[in-house]
Amino acid sequence: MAPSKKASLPSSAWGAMIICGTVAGAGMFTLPVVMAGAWYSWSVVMLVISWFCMLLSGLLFMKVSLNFPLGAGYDTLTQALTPKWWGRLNGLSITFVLGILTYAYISASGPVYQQSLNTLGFALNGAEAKGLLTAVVALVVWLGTKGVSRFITFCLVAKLLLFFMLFGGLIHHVDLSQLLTPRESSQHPTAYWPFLLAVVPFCLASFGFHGNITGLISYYQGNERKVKQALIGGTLFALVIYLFWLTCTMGNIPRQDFPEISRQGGDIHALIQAMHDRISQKSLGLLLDIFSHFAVICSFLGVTVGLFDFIADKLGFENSKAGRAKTALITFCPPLIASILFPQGFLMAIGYAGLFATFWALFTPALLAWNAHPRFAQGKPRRVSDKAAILLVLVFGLVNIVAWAGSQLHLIPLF
Ligand SMILES: N[C@@H](Cc1ccccc1)C(=O)O
Repeated sequence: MAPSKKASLPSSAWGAMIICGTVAGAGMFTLPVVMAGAWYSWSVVMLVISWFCMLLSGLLFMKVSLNFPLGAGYDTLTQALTPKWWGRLNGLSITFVLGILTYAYISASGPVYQQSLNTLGFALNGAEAKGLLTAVVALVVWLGTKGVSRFITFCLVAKLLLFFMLFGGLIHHVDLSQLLTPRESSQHPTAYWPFLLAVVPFCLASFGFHGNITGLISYYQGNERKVKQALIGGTLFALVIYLFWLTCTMGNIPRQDFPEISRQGGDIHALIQAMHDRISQKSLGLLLDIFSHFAVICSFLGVTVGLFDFIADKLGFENSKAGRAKTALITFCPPLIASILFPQGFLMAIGYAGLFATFWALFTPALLAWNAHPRFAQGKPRRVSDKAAILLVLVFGLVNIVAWAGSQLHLIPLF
């Protein structure tokens, strides 16, 4: 970026970082656990398909929103281009997904923080650790946008640096033959593909970022090329991180150990504990712990800022100190209480987030793109590629709903 040019926009690498920060969060920790049945090769295929469809829907949303004034978000677009009831459902699904993700972040990271604090000599129980963590995040969000974005950038840089340090260490331990053909114990099934469908909602949640597109467009002042580059770059970077992550975890933990991790709640703590048992190097274990802290806090902040703004906007709370405190209470208290009462719901919550995100992250962008054409294309015919993109996004959304319902009704096998 040339500082001398007054009107020059930030590099698309910054935008890519912001997107990658929201994309690669707690969802990532569910992937190895839910993918153990389908195992490595099938899961890689599914990840690439999910990445492509979620990116496509993001690009559809971006294209539509470029026809509106800067800062126009989901609410404005759905009001302008879809029936009223659709806009309401869309708002509900956004609130639900962001709320349940907040619950998932608190539930998943609470035990990790508790253990770290206990090691440092602070004797806190699970509920106290969760309360403390939530209070700190709530304080940062309450302080306002500037504080949050600085803190997110710091966490993001720390997260990426730690990930690559960790990856460099873990990759030496990866057992390649286990990745491609795991040694099966007699009680575990040897077929992989039947388990594939069950992973779709988790892949979808892991590639969710759609609440950040509006912010990105304002950041680049409506420059389509830059926003596009940032979306492609950020999601692609997250895909690479996920592939590394899957290689490190599945290459270190045997397939038959995963059902036990899942039984312990399938959360970050259980997964990291299983890795600890396999890695003798102490420094690597410490790195893994620190990395998990930063990975979650980054998405935790990104998602709760979205929920906070959404609640303030809907309930009309002022942007004063007292108004923000009220919004913060409504944003953080229900997920915190739910997480203390039902601590084991991490995996289930990410699954629900995947299901409900189908609505606003896939169906709404497809519908907006379809309805925007007659309004903004000035009589030009629809391009075949646009039609194909809309169709693909819709089909992926439907597959996700079938997959989720199938696994809830036990119609598709679970590992
Ligand atoms: N992708 C995020 C979750 C998310 C879903 C939908 C929207 C925003 C965020 C994660 O992995 O934690």
